[in-house]
Parts: sequence; structure tokens; C-alpha cells
Amino acid sequence: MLEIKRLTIHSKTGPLLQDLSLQIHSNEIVALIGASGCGKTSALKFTAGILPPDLHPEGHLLLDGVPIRAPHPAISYQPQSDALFPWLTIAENAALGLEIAGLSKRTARAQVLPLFAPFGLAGCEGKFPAELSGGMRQRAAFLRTIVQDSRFVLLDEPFSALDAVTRFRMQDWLLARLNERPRGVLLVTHDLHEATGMADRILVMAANPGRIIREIPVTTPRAQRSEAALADLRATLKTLLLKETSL
Ligand SMILES: Nc1ncnc2c1ncn2[C@@H]1O[C@H](COP(=O)(O)OP(=O)(O)OP(=O)(O)O)[C@@H](O)[C@H]1O
Repeated sequence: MLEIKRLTIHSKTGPLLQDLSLQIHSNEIVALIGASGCGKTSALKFTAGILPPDLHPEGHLLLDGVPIRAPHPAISYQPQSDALFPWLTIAENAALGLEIAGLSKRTARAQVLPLFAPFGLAGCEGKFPAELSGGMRQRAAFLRTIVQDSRFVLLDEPFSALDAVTRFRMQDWLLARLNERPRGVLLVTHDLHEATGMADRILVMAANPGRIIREIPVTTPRAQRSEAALADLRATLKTLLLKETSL
């Protein structure tokens, strides 16, 4: 189990997050939703060990009950921006995490290449990020994260740049993959269909300072998650989010 315990993140202007605690088991998808700016990305960056130096975290990260320091090999992270290196090809970018983990260039490449076709990236292996659409770059970043095969995966709006059909395909691919190889996933999303369709539990955040205000289990089995079956849950989430967001 991966656990964030009593996390407060201080900035120059006050706390961004206040006393946030959450757990992710190694075989579940936990969705994190909340208004823009409530601190979802900051919580993920803390867990990935890449908070900017002007933010000061106070709290604990535990893996199976043992305190760890991030970055940690059991945790991989897909940032909101694709963060691909512009001077590397898509195949080189995708293989980078594996190479950093110690695999040879050749082995890393052999592991990433089979995923290019199912991710709709066949033929893009030798291209540079600037030659791809935003949606293709996002899928390349997803590929780079998923091939690391870590026990825990942090995904920050991983499918936000994809057209509806491609998004469904990637969501289905991820669910099938997790079925084969269970992993713990923390999924930040603004898409209530994505949250209710994919997650085992949904954590709802409020802002100023960022904190979790509700935890809602999604009890409908995945095979039965039709639009109609999830309508009430989405309505509840929408009401909660509207209450917490004043424009
Ligand atoms: N380095 C920083 N210094 C000061 N404040 C920051 C810093 N980074 C982010 N913030 C602020 O922290 C708050 C939370 O930002 P964060 O990106 O975590 O929110 P979010 O919920 O992921 O938003 P979105 O849904 O728009 O991606 C915002 O008000 C943001 O302006």
C-alpha cells in the first residue's frame, strides 16, 4: 500500500495543501477530483518527489507502512504536461524511464516498441515530439510511464488531450492491462465519466487550502457501469464540486 500521511505543503503565500492523507492499495484505481487549483498536481508531485523548491512539504510517504523518500522506483508518474525531451525521438523518450532504471538501450527499446501500435503511435518511433499532435505526445508520455511497470502509477489528467474515441480506447487498454497486472493507480481527472467509469474509489478535494472532503467508493461492478447506472453518482459528484467552487 502507498500512503500519503498528513501532508501539508507550505508556499510563500500560505498552505497549498492542508493535512491531506490518502491510501492506494496496489490493486485499485483511486480518482482524485476537485476544482482547478485545489492542489491535485501538487499532491502528485510530492508523491513523485518533484515538488519545486519553493514549496515545502511536511508529512509522510509510506510504502507498505515503511517511510520512503520520493522519487522511488515503486512509483511512476505521468505529469500533466507531456514533459517529453524535444531532442529525443518518441522511442527514445518512451524508453528513457527504463534506461534510468538500469536497462540497456536495446532492452528498453525492445520493451517499448510493441506498445506503439496499440497506442496509435505506429510509425512515430523515429519522430521528434514537435512533429506529433498534442494527443500523440500525451500517449507517448503515457507509454513512457506505463512501461516502467511500477507497483504504483500516478497519472495527472493522462487522457485530457485525446479525442473521445481515442480516450475510450486508452481507458479500456489501461483497465485491461490492470486486469492482467494489478497496480495501484492514482488518477487525477476533471472528467466525471472517466472517474466514475474507471475508479474503485473517488476522492473529492476542496481548495484553499487543498484538502480531501469526501471519499466515495464506486460499488457498481465495472462490467455494469453504463451511463444510466452511474448517473446518480455523477450527479452527486457534480453537486459536491459546484458547492466547493465559487467563480
Ligand atoms: N511553485 C508554486 N508556488 C506557489 N504556488 C504554487 C506553486 N505551484 C502551484 N501553486 C499553486 O498551488 C495551487 C494548487 O496548484 P495545483 O497545480 O496543485 O492544482 P490542481 O488542482 O492540480 O489544478 P489543475 O486542476 O488546474 O491542474 C494553485 O493555487 C497554484 O497556483
